[in-house]
Amino acid sequence: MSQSSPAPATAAVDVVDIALDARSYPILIGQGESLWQQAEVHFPKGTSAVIVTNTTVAPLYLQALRQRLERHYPKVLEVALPDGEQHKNWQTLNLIFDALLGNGADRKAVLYALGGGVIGDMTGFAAACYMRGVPFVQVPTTLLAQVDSSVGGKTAINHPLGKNMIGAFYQPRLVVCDIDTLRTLPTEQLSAGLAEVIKYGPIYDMEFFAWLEANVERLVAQDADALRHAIRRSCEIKAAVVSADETEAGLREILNFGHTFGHAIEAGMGYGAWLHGHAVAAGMVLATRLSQKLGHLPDADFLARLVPLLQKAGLPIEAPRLDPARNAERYLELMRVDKKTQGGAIRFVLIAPPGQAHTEKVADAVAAQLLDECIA
Ligand SMILES: NC(=O)c1ccc[n+]([C@@H]2O[C@H](COP(=O)([O-])OP(=O)(O)OC[C@H]3O[C@@H](n4cnc5c(N)ncnc54)[C@H](O)[C@@H]3O)[C@@H](O)[C@H]2O)c1
Ligand SMILES: O=C(O)C(=O)C[C@@H](O)[C@H](O)[C@H](O)COP(=O)(O)O
Ligand SMILES: [Zn+2]
Repeated sequence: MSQSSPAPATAAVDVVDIALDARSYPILIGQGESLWQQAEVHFPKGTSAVIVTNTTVAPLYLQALRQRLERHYPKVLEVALPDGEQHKNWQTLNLIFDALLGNGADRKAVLYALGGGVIGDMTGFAAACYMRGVPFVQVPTTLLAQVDSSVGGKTAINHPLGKNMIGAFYQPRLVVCDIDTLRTLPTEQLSAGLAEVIKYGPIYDMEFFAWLEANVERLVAQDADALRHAIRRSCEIKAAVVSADETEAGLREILNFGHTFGHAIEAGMGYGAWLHGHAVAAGMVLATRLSQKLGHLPDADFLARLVPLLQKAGLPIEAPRLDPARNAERYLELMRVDKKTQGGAIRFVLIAPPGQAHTEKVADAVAAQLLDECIA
């Protein structure tokens, strides 16, 4: 969706389908005219399109999207939210509702989420709630959003006491991953996206993990072919998992690998202090060590592969102290509100063997000991 130099109209578009009966939808991955011409076929009909974006993404890509949507909808509205994880909350969500109601958006309005995971999660939640549900489309512009957050229908805002605590499962009608948008992405944000890409290896596909080991330098250098392969394979894996277990009754929990620790880091450090992908990277190292501690990974081979891959991707491998005096207790406090917790018992996604994951209750004392051993 470059506003300056579009790719040729003939470039191929990859299509990954999410299969959820009447709520099935395509994920389109590509660039330039060919991508957008194919996307337009799937635009939901409506009386207006409402582009929800933020103040960083708007100057980059809003105009181009607006021009496309004007060909399809009688009215195109826009709302640019403040940028950052610290704004993923009720007040900012209300700005979307203010814009919808203030501009007379009706039940046939279609919301377009243009931005990273924060915009996608909030727009999706707003779409789920507005007039009890209006259609929405994901136009993810970060790597993290293209490989993970735009797919699968988890929508939410944060609460000071816990990450993504208020939300809904609500599927988009279409996901359009325009890889041209990644050209303007800051390096640390590209790394954050790579954390979620790397996650798919140990939970589902170690062949893909080996491909990542061989190609991480190309990914960091923003090689378009490598990025496209990583995005496509990530979406295929996420689509397979979500299609089998939309509302996380079981299998979908594997997508939470590294997140029990990671979400505690994000909330404990203050939202926005640690990028989500960075917190997940440090969390995956802890979850792998926990898998070892519990005897699921008898040798240290996998950790010896994971750590250098994360480092080459520009990701942190060490978790921060959340409290100078009672660090493990603070982690446990924050992790206890995790959505996988059952009857007060914290449940972690563990690896056994690499390429397969499961969720398991872990005694507080064991988790605390691990945190004491691993965090300086
Ligand atoms: N719903 C899900 O399944 C799911 C999955 C993973 C993560 N998430 C959520 O996603 C969020 C993280 O998403 P994120 O990493 O995309 O962060 P983000 O949305 O904060 O975007 C990162 C930064 O990049 C900027 N940006 C976006 N696109 C850009 C572009 N093309 N060029 C330049 N700058 C650009 C944004 O303005 C922001 O400053 C977290 O809130 C996390 O909880 C949700
Ligand atoms: O789609 C999922 O399911 C995931 O768990 C993907 C995660 O990467 C994502 O961060 C998700 O928002 C975490 O879910 P939560 O239910 O723990 O908030
Ligand atoms: Zn995540």
